[in-house]
Amino acid sequence: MSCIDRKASTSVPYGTSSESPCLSIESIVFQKRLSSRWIRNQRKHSNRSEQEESEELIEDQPKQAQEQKNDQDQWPTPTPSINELPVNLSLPSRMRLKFDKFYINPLNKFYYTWLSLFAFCYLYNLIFLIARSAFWLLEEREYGFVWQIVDYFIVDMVYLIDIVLKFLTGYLEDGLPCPNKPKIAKRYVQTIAFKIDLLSLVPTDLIYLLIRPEYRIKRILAALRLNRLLKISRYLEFLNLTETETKYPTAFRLSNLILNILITMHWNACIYFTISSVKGFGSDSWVYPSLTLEDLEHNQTQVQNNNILFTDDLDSQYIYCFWWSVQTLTTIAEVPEPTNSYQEMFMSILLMIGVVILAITIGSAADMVENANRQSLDLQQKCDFAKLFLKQHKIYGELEARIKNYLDYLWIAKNVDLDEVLNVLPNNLRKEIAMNVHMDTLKRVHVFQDCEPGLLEELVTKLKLQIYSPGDYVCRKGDVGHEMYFIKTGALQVVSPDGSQVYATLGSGAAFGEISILDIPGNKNGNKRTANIRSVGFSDVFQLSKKDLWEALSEYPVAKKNLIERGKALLRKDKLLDEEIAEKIERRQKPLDEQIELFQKEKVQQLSKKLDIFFNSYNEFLRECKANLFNIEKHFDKK
Ligand SMILES: Nc1nc2c(ncn2[C@@H]2O[C@@H]3COP(=O)(O)O[C@H]3[C@H]2O)c(=O)[nH]1
Repeated sequence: MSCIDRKASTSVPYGTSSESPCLSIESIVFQKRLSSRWIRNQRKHSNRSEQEESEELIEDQPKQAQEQKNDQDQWPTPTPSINELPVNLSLPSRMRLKFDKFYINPLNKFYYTWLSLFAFCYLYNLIFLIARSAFWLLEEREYGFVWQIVDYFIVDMVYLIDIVLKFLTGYLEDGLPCPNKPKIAKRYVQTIAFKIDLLSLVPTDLIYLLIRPEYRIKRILAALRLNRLLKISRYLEFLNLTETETKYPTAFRLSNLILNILITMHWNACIYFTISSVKGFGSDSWVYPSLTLEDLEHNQTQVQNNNILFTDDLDSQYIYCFWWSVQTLTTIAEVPEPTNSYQEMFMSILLMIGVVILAITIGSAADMVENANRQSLDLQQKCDFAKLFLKQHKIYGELEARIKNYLDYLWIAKNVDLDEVLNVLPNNLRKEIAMNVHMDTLKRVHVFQDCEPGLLEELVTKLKLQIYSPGDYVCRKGDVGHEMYFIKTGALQVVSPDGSQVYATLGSGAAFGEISILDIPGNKNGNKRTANIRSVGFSDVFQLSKKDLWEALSEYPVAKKNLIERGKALLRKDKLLDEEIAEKIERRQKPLDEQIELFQKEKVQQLSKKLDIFFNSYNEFLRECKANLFNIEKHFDKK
């Protein structure tokens, strides 16, 4: 008989069954907010009539949506101000508070924004310094002075401010934020990064002034600034952080790989052009060619430079060099034969780099594809998965930031066994995720609306989402029940065994499947399903196992009673409840002192009944005696 069609359904587990040992302040505030909602909710629903109660089964979705909207209107969710937070904050909250006051928190948004600005400047240096050193036409353009303005007033300023900010950027000491400014400064000064930061800011441009004016070529100025590229570690830090921040890590990695390859090719093109200019354009078949006489006739923009007749414009120069660079580095086309041993050496190195680039590109691309498919192998994959999860379930704002912070921390620490993805998050965060994702649905479940608020928090981490396709049977009459269900979205029908008759339609927020798992006293069907439930279209249904439900209900007797009463009402309606047995079993299930009290009450009732009967018959007897006596007296009086 049992033919629950589970093949088409997908199981997505969320949350955890374990209790959170300590909740962060955010979660405490969240729970408080939740409790107050529930108190209001209880008041709101306490006036509901019996009839409304029985109408629960046939759900009216638009009405529900309206109710939900009203709820949202009624209860805006304010975020607690920092002053409201008590002393026993969670570590991340404390860190944020302490850092925010006087220091830059490496986990907050400002730090990342600053890193982005720095990375932008670094990329500018990486691309344009070498290009300006090689292609002098770039430096000697009409608005060539703009380069110097950007160099000195923007890029160098950013480099300088970055050093200042590093003196204010906090770090964790023994897992706690270090509040000691001199200590932070001392620590930074002692690092190699500090020396590199200083070296990268040495004004090597001043050497230009030492060159005799007649030998001063502007492109040397750009070449002298190449020490700005020493600060690569900061740029890499930005890339690492972006990788953990972004919602599309795979796309980011791919674009970063492409950018790196392009930059390598760009540098190669610049070096090729520099070598060609030193060797003399067109001096052999390998170097950058000079123009033919025919070309010269057509070209008006001739520039005399270093006694070499050179006639191409900047675009043609760069495009040819880049094309040459792509050819050599990708080794996919024929490249000009080197004509001397220096060129052979250069070409050998280039070809080797080309092979490495090719291997890295193919390897990385394969890795990325593999990573995207196997999300559970290492931290990187797990972080990706966690982010995907946040995005899919629209978890934004503070909770999202906290989870990302946590993942960032893991990323920095890099010493964690990354076997479990969301399991990597602490219980309270997982619980909050589950609440964030499932709470709305649970709050709409009518059977729980008058229950203790804590029950939902207990249940929320134990739900598993099942997706049913149109026509799928969630359960069939006669099957043994192992779990109950809450409808998240979609509609399900209570149908006759052959599916031809529809008895009721259950909509979003309805619960079902509780009868067979609650051991309802007097249930003639025992632990077997009492109805067939079929999905109308696609339905998202939360599944709660019998064990988890019983564990939760053990702490919440009111909810248990509600569920049992609801089940009994359905059983009574279907004539599947044996009232006598139900009463007997219920009595037996009561605690001993209650049973004794009940027994005593019953005995007293029985005795008082007997006493009543006795007194009644005694009174009757007395009345008869009196009547007889009266008659006898009357008789004797007459005589
Ligand atoms: N018996 C019965 N069950 C119903 C009805 N409407 C919804 N249900 C649900 O259908 C479920 C089928 O599995 P269970 O018997 O465990 O619990 C049942 C009820 O929760 C109804 O009218 N009668």
